[in-house]
Amino acid sequence: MSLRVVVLGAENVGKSAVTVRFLTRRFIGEYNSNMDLIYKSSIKQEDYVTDIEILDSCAKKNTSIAPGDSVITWTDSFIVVYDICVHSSFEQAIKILDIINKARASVYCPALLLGNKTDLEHRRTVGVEEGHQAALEYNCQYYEVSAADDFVTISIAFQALLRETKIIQQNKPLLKRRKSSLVNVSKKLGAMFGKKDSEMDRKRSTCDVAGPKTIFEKA
Ligand SMILES: Nc1nc2c(ncn2[C@@H]2O[C@H](COP(=O)(O)OP(=O)(O)OP(=O)(O)O)[C@@H](O)[C@H]2O)c(=O)[nH]1
Repeated sequence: MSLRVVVLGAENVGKSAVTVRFLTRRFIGEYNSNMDLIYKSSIKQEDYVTDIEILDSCAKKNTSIAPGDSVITWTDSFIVVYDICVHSSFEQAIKILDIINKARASVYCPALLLGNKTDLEHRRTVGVEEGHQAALEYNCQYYEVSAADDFVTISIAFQALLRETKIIQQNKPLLKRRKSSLVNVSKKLGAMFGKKDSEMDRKRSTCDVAGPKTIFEKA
């Protein structure tokens, strides 16, 4: 059984950058991908090898940055990324955490709030205390990182989330894991983010054709 994580957040906050940094230790400046990608890998924790699947959602392609019902059903945990230089991306992160909190009222899922781009400190508009406050309010882990400059903190943050996810999974062995396709975005969540139903319907049909693609597999 692999642990599943979905990475969410506004456009250009660095979702792909932090994911690839964690998996490969490298920072790749530009990503051309216009689709959701699933990275499969395995990590060593406390002498055990754990398989992981990370869904890197693409904000440019998706009708809503909020997780759809099917993503919530698929994943075991959430990473919500914002850019410390763009306050609106923090506000969007809060909305996502709010949706996650409501969704996990019935089935608890660990979550991690990541403030990215700390190398651009001179352009910061989101205070560290704002991040801490949100983490307290939404009961999630919180780190500030720089995908560009720093592998270590990103690794610590991902590992902490994966450790918590594993403990949660081990403690609910009788709960059947729910699996489904990854493409549906609910009208309700779309409405919360200001999308009209008709627009959602049109875009959803596009999403249904092209589901997420697995691009990286490491045994
Ligand atoms: N300075 C700096 N730039 C970063 C950092 N992380 C990502 N970037 C840049 O931010 C831009 C967006 O990064 P992506 O990883 O593509 O962001 P994303 O959130 O996956 O983007 P979407 O495709 O919109 O979902 C790119 O130009 C990256 O080089 C960082 O830590 N510091």
